[in-house]
Amino acid sequence: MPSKRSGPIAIEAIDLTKTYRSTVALDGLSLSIADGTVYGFLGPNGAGKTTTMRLLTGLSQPTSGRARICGRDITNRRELAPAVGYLPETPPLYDEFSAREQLEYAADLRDIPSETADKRISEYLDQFGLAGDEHKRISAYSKGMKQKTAFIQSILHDPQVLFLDEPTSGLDPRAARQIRQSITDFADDGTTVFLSTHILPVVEAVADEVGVLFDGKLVAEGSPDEVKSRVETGGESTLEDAFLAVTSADAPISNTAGATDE
Ligand SMILES: Nc1ncnc2c1ncn2[C@@H]1O[C@H](COP(=O)(O)OP(=O)(O)OP(=O)(O)O)[C@@H](O)[C@H]1O
Repeated sequence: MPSKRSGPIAIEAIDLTKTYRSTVALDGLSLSIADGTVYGFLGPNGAGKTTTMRLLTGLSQPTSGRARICGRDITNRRELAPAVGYLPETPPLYDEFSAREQLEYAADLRDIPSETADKRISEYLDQFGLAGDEHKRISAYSKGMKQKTAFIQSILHDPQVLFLDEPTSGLDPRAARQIRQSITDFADDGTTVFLSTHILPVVEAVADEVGVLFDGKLVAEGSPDEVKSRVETGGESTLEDAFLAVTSADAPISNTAGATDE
């Protein structure tokens, strides 16, 4: 059973808030996530997950509050960039490039020495079954091939913290399993993985900790078992039961967030 990790903090957020005109997209989020944790970040559509990931990767600035990734302030993008990898829901790929060109371009932007980049690109293309298609234009790729290319792009610089938004979207079962395995392998090597997905079995399979966001607020947090145990179903509850319970309109927010059984 995955357990809560301790040790150096990879992701620390204090009262992080983001407002768009009259919309409060994120409302006082505080997080403390230890190195090497796989953190499953859940929440209904519009809860503020993408907003959170854009803030924590320095792509957007908070309205108030602060956060650090491996001790680096999120408002200092130059310092932050080498430490983080981000796979957004709609990955930035150039249709006219091949996968290899795309990855070489990304490596260049990250200042990865070309010999190291060539070696890593070849290994990852091979590992994810793209080697035979590496010179085809991305415009001719399937959704899954694009997703795999974007995933490699997010890990190419060996980030300390990896933010993944629906990484298994569009993947066949074999490829999805490969990504899940990569996530646990990265965490075993000390990488922290912040994983946002609506696919709850993926979270149950890989997450050490789970946070549930609802209306911009963290309404539940703990190990998957801890979060599940807060729901009374009369039988064994699932993460889906817990998710539905804590994200219903009449859920008692203060009873769940940050509570522990310790
Ligand atoms: N650029 C923006 N301008 C205005 N409002 C925005 C902007 N980005 C997000 N929002 C609003 O902020 C709220 C949170 O959106 P966000 O995209 O973070 O949710 P999400 O949890 O990622 O949702 P989903 O699961 O559907 O991807 C929503 O109400 C959304 O409409």
